[in-house]
Order: sequence, then structure tokens, then C-alpha cells
Amino acid sequence: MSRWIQNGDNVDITKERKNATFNTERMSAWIHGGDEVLKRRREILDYVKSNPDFKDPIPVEFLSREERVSNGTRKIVKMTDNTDQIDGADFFGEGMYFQSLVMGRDLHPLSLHYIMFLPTLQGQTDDEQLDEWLPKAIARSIVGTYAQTELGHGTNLSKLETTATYDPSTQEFVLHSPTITAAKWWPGGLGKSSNHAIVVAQLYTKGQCKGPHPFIVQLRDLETHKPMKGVRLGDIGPKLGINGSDNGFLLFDKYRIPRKAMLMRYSKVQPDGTYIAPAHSKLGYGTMVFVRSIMIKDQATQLGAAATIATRYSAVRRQGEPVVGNGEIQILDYQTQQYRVFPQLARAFAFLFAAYEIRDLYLRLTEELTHGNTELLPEIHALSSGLKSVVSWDTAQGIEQCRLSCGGHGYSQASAFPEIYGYAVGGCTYEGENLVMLLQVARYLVKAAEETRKGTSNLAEICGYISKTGRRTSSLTSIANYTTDQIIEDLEHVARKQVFHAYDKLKKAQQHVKPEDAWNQSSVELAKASRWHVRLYLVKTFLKKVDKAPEDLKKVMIHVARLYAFDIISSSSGNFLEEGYMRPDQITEIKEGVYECLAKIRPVAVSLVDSWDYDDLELKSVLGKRDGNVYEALLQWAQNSQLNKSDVIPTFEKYLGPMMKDARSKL
Ligand SMILES: CCC/C=C/C(=O)SCCNC(=O)CCNC(=O)[C@H](O)C(C)(C)COP(=O)([O-])OP(=O)([O-])OC[C@H]1O[C@@H](n2cnc3c(N)ncnc32)[C@H](O)[C@@H]1OP(=O)([O-])[O-]
Ligand SMILES: Cc1cc2nc3c(=O)[nH]c(=O)nc-3n(C[C@H](O)[C@H](O)[C@H](O)COP(=O)(O)OP(=O)(O)OC[C@H]3O[C@@H](n4cnc5c(N)ncnc54)[C@H](O)[C@@H]3O)c2cc1C
Repeated sequence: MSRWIQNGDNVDITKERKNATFNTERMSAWIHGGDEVLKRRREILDYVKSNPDFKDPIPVEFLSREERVSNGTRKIVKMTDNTDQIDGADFFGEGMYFQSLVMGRDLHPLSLHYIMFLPTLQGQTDDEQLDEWLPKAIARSIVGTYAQTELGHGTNLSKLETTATYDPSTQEFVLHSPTITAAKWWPGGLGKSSNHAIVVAQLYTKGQCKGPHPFIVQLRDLETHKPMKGVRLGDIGPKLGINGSDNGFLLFDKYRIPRKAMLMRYSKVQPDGTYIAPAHSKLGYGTMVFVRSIMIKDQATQLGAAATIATRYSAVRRQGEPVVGNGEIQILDYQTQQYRVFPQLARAFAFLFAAYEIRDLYLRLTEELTHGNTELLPEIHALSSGLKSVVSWDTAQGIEQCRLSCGGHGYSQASAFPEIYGYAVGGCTYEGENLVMLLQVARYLVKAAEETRKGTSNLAEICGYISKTGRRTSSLTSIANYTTDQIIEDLEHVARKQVFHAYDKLKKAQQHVKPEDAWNQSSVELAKASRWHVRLYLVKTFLKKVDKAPEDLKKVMIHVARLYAFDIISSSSGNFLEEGYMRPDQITEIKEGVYECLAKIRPVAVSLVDSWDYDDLELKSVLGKRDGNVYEALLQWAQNSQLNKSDVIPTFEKYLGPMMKDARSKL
């Protein structure tokens, strides 16, 4: 019997699980990377469940901001006391899973320590600096963050205002915030918790500005935790989500740090102030590329969680009686419900598989960089920026669709949707605002288009489609015979067309206006080209992964992968109809393909979401509970409300009581 079925479960959800046409365990192993990975997940889960230190006193939604920060700090210290429970080298797998089980989505004051401070030390220090700082950071004798964004500038790093001016007489840098807008603003854990930070500042030496560079800076006294003299910092207040994190502000007043505080793996300042430039001018942006690469999996996991909650709830929720007298039906049986939820599940799969690819590519880059080879950098910068933008946007929209699909209960924080949304949607902004990052991808695509037009093209595989001579019309005959190659060919056509459309628009504009104006006037079309480029990559990666799946799993997953592709085509049918590439009847065929996929997925939907292997501890959602007993759980959840501590609250005595009494006396 499936491990998901237990006595006392809701009958509808049990019936759904009995309908599974595949082995959920095998599917879970395939999704997560093999039996061994699945086994390790279960061991980590058991460990977390057995440790009382990791429990929240009540659901975090009922805690105040101070209590959230305090609870998060308590748990992260306990969690990092116990890192021997996981393979520390596998942050992408075991590390992220352990953290999501223990910490949830409220984040915590050490998140930047692990996601950016440590990786920056690993990626940007010279050997001597690495020996000095890394052991301290790993041991947690210091806690750090990544302070780059300022009140006035987040995207445009070249205009950051914090200065680091080298003084050869003392061999120190002087850190200074010359204006209010130079205040660092946003860094996680900066407000009250970190005592160190990687500070990105404009480097001045010998009277010249050398652009933004990273420095390691002590912000607080190691014993008293008071801010150092010349350092002013604090919390920036509550946010849309992640309120367990003390995101902070920081200002410097001519604060001196030693020369060796500049991270010197790539750029250097010698004692006399001579500047040595890096092999590639963007190597200092390495940590951002790293985070953009790994956040794809996190986003996929959040969307997968939202789809799991919506699917399970839709299986137990009964509403509407199409045949009067036959009883109400499960809302999962409505085609409109399936159309709303299943594409989100399909997207979550697509994003997860792309996350594995970009992780592998990033590992290759790291390896190449150790040999001084920076060739892969532009490709990874473009791919990670593009994936980050498309995935975080679709994830945010998808979570909202899942929330809406759960009716009124979706609006309650008991559903977890507000937390999931608040947590995930930050990804549209941090690590580079999405539109800006799409425009970075566009720079890469414009070069590929230019090479193709010149006939000199020797493009990287990822944009090889740009130089292909494609068909003039789609070869689709019927949806049943629509092969993976044909689907890819059709998407390639639209992506290529948009790339050249944007490129031609840019080139034409360049003949009449200044280059920057031409870019601006073409930027909407350029961003569209980037989106198509990324969607094509996602579809290809997904279909190819499914093509290689074991036969029993492929039989199911093919419908999920095709749903992902068909949904993209049918919701942008205008692009495919342009210039007669597709005929209206072909689009109708693809729409029918969407409905067929929904119908194929319907009977196994609950088992498909079970295969993602979320435990209730990770979902933290009353609506998405494994056992499907949502109504009892909702009533129980509400008991945590502070307002329920007494039957009559003071507000009544103060305001409502006198108001009604007064009104009664006048009647
Ligand atoms: C838990 C959450 C934690 C969150 C933390 C944070 O948010 S931390 C804060 C996160 N903050 C952000 O994410 C800030 C977002 N902003 C940025 O990253 C940059 O300011 C920028 C990329 C938008 C522009 O940068 P710019 O003005 O310096 O450059 P430019 O436009 O003039 O282009 C020049 C050339 O460089 C190329 N190139 C650029 N980057 C890279 C790279 N990494 N690698 C390789 N190449 C790169 C670019 O493609 C172009 O190539 P081309 O075409 O000439 O061959
Ligand atoms: C939850 C969260 C956590 C964060 N954590 C950290 C952290 O730990 N450390 C840190 O340093 N920072 C952090 N940040 C800051 C984050 O990296 C920045 O907010 C982000 O880079 C965007 O910068 P900005 O806010 O200045 O927006 P802006 O750059 O001002 O962008 C505003 C708008 O202008 C548009 N725009 C800007 N430039 C262009 C352009 N060239 N072309 C077209 N449109 C443009 C954007 O698309 C956007 O719509 C965090 C932010 C959030 C939300």
C-alpha cells in the first residue's frame, strides 16, 4: 500500500491515491535524483521530526515580528549546531531540504550568512584571506551578510555611492556613505544579527575610481555586539514576507578597514595603491550568478508546494451538484479547476528539471574558473538571469492561481499561500530585478542575431536555434502525432522570430537615434525575445528529461510535459498564427491537446503531487495536509488566535460596548 495512505484519512483523498497508475516512490526517486537521495530525504525528515528544538511554539503566523526573529534565531542556531546530520557539501540538495524543514519560509537572521557571505568568501578571496575568514565563518564565530544594494541604487551597480578610498600612508581603506541614498538597504540579517558584512563599495585609489568591489567589514564589536564607531545600522521594518529576517540598513562615517579587507582573488590593490584589474571585469559579480543559479530550485519547490496544496484540497473539497440528488462533486472534477491548477504543477516540474541543469552548468563554471578560464561566464550569466526572471514570475503568478483555486480558505494564512507568495515573490526583485535581468539576456541574444546575420555564426548550443533555417509553416498534423521534435521546432520558430524582430527594431532605431535611445525604444520587444528564449529552454529541458524517463513514469509524465508546452503555445497563439506559421485549426488542435492532458492527469493528480514528497512539516498548510482532514484542522488552527484567549476582548469594553449601549439608550 502507498506510504501516503493511512487509517483515518479523508475518504476522497484515499480513493484518489488508490487510483494511482504508477508507483509513487519510484516517481519520487526519479524527481529527486535517485533512490539514495530519497532515502537521505527521509532520514533528514525523521531527524528533524524527532528533535523538539526545531518545533515552533505555535504557527509563526500568530507570532509578532520580534517573536518571529527570536524564534528563527533560536532554530537556526540549533539547526547549524546539527549540520553533521547532512552532507555539508550538498547545499543544493540536503542543505536546502534541511533548512526548509526546520526554518520554513519566514527566513532567519543567518540566511545571507549561508547564501551569500560564505560563497563570497569562497569565491572572491585570495588564499591568505580564505585561510583567515572561512574557518571563522564556517564555525559561526562571526556572522555575515552581503551589503550591496543602497537606498538610491539596486540595479545600477556602477552608480553605487558608498566609497572605499585607499590611504597608502596607513594601508587602509576609508569606507564612507557620502549621502543618505548611499545607505545600504535590504541586506538580510544586517539589522540586528550580523557582526560582519561583505560591503560592495566604489574603490578609489591614486585618485581614480575603479568601480564597485567587495570588502569584508566588521560592523559590530565581537563581545558587546554594539555597532563599531563610524558604523550606523538597524532593521528596515516589516516586509511583504520573510519577516523572520532582520533585513537592515547601514551607513559609514569615514570608517577605516585594513587593505587586506578588500577581497583580492581577482582584483588587487598593492600597498602603494597600484590597482591590478581582474581577468574578466564581471568576476566580482560571481556570488550573484551563484544565487541566481540556485534560486531556481527554491522557486520550483515553492510552486510545487502551492500546486500540492491546491490539488489535495481540490480532491477533498466538494462543491456543486451537477446532477441534482447525486451529491456534490469534488472540485477537482471541474475542468476549469484542472485548467487552473495542473499547469502550475507542470511548471513546477519544468522549473525543477531546469534547476538541475543550471546547477550542473554552474559547477562546470566553478571548475573552469579554477583554471582561469572565464569562457562560460557570459553564457551562464545569460541563462541564470533569464531563468531567474521567467521562473520567479511564473512561480508568483502560479501561486496566486493556486490560492484562488482554493476559494475563501485560500485567503486564510492557514492555507500557507500568503507565506509562500510573500517568500517566493521576493525572487522577482532580489538578485536583479526581473526585467533588468531579461535585458541582460537580450544583450546575449542580440550578439547571436548579429553573428547569424553576418553569416559568421558559431553559436553556443543554447542559442543554436537562432542561426537555423526553420520551416515556413508548422508540420503539426494532429495532436496525437505531434512529436517532441515538432513541438520544439515550433517553439524555436517563434523564439527565433522574436529575437530577429527585436534585433531588427534595434538596428533600425540605431540608424535614427542614439544607441541608448534605440535600446530603450526596443526594450519591450527585447525582453519578449528573452522570455521566448528561456521558455524554449524550459520546454526542451522538460521534454528531454521525460523522454529519458523509465517507461512506467514516462507514460504519465509525458502528459505533464506536453501540458506545459501546449499551455505556452495556446496562451500565446497570436505569435504562432503570425504570417501563417500555424493555421487556426492547428491552434484548435493544441487547445484540444491541453484538455486531453488535463483529463489524463486528473486521475493521478494526487499521486503526482504526493511524488514531490512534501511532508506536512514542509508544506505548513492546513489545506494541503496529507490526510485531507482539512475542516477539523482549520478549526484547530484558529484556536491559536490571540483574540481567542478570552471570550470578551478589551476592545469591546472600550469601544463597541459603549457604542451599542449608547445607541440602545437612544432607541
Ligand atoms: C535571499 C535573498 C538574497 C538577496 C540578495 C540580493 O539581492 S544581493 C543584491 C543583488 N543585486 C543585483 O542582482 C543587482 C543587479 N544588477 C546587476 O547585476 C548589474 O548592475 C547589471 C548586470 C544589471 C549591469 O551591470 P553593469 O552595468 O556592470 O554591466 P552592463 O549592463 O554595462 O554590461 C556589461 C557587460 O557585462 C556583462 N555582465 C553583467 N553582469 C555579468 C555577470 N554577472 N557575469 C558575466 N557578465 C556579466 C553584461 O552582459 C555585458 O556584456 P556585453 O553585452 O557587454 O558583452
Ligand atoms: C526580499 C529582498 C531581499 C533582498 N536582500 C538583499 C541583500 O541581502 N543584499 C543586498 O545587497 N540587496 C538585497 N536586496 C535588494 C535587491 O537586490 C534589489 O532590490 C534589486 O537588485 C533591485 O534594485 P532596486 O530595488 O534598487 O530597484 P531599481 O533598480 O530601482 O528598479 C526599479 C524599477 O526600475 C526598473 N529599472 C531599473 N533599471 C532599469 C534598466 N536599466 N532598464 C529597464 N528598467 C530598469 C526595474 O525593472 C524596476 O521595475 C533584497 C531585496 C528584496 C526584495
